[in-house]
Amino acid sequence: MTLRIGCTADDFTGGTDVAAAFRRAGLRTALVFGTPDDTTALPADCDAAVVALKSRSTPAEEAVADSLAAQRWLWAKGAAQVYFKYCSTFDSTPRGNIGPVTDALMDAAGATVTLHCPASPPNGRTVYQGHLFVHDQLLSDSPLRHHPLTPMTDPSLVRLLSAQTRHRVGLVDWTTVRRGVEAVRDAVTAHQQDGVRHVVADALTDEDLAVLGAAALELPVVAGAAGLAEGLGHAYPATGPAAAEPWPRAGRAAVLAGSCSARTLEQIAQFYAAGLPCLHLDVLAATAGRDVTGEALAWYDEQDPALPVLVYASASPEELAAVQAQLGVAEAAARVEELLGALASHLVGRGVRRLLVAGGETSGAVTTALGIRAVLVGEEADPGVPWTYATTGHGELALMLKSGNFGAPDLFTRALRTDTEEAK
Ligand SMILES: Nc1ncnc2c1ncn2[C@@H]1O[C@H](COP(=O)(O)OP(=O)(O)O)[C@@H](O)[C@H]1O
Ligand SMILES: O=C(O)[C@@H](O)C(=O)COP(=O)(O)O
Repeated sequence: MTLRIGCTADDFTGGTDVAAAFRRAGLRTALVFGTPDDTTALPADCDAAVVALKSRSTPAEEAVADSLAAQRWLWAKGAAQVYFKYCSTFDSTPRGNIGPVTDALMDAAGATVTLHCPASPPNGRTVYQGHLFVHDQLLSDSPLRHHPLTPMTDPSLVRLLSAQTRHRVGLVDWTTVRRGVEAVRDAVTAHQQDGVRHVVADALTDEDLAVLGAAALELPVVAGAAGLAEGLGHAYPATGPAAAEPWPRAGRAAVLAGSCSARTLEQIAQFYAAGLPCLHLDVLAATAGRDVTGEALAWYDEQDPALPVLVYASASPEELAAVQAQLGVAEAAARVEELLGALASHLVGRGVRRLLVAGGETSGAVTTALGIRAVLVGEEADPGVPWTYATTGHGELALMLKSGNFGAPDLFTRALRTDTEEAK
């Protein structure tokens, strides 16, 4: 079987988010971590493959080179169309990678027009008159204006994109989207004839995204967040239901958390309140030379194997600021990622078969430490948070990579329930 659609995602948890969207659309989907090469194989026959890169905050030239390599690999596997997944809050640096990467993918594909829409209605991201909203706030009024790497202070997608490309940017507004697939196609063609290369489309609901997906089916490159990917996925003729990998309910379970996002902190609090074993990693002690990894493993060995455990470095904004003041932001992050990566390898070596990882950067560190290059995407526990299935040196592993702000507060306990608990 050859691929029907390929996708390059600009970070790892964004990759799981968009892979889950393709799967929801009925496509059997694989997720590949890092820039693939000739030796990178798909884990199974698939309709869709997502290459998850780390290209959101890297220099634009690097992001372009990695994305083009991913596109070449996807084409070689048979994908006729390539979707560029970026964040539903359009996270990009002032010098921006979204414009340059989209332009490069289009140039390589010989495309003269593309459609953009970062709307993700299940997560409260909508686009109206080209303005991006996060729930009831404009992007620029939302907490994203304080993002440490990519502060978003302008809600206008047309302006944001215009600053990142030398080509013209246009809008297909919501009234047109409501008129249906033909109306959108005609509007895109009219823009193309006027010399517009990037067409931003409004979308408030999943139905709007289905219209956009159907209208974009023939475009070689399409760009946006998980919502438009699902719309596009639904536009492909069905091949039958995606394989229903069973929700993993057996095997030792652990959560490793390095995300300091508000939602992750709530999920940790809920796990703790459920009376399950939790261990906080002392980053400063590790830096001072204490064997924090050895202590954590000794603690793990004493726990009831029937219960999931949680090991976290995650900290409140005040605690985080104190650690960062002492170590510096980059050094603190590197130490935490090193600790959690090493712990992941030891825990899988000690028999963990269900591993939930909280945080985008943290997920990158853990998959790298485990040497996992590709996974098959399974059922979602929450929107954008699927189980995935990997083969490691220690056998099969069910792996869940969670973006910091994704998942309900009870995600950790719910996702790691066993068969016995489920039966109660
Ligand atoms: N206690 C801590 N002190 C300093 N940095 C930390 C601490 N805990 C986590 N971090 C760092 O914070 C960053 C969180 O980012 P990430 O894993 O991408 O989560 P999110 O998806 O919430 O953004 C990581 O680089 C992690 O190493
Ligand atoms: O589109 C989205 O919102 C997510 O898939 C995403 O990319 C979130 O970014 P992180 O919170 O940095 O993982």
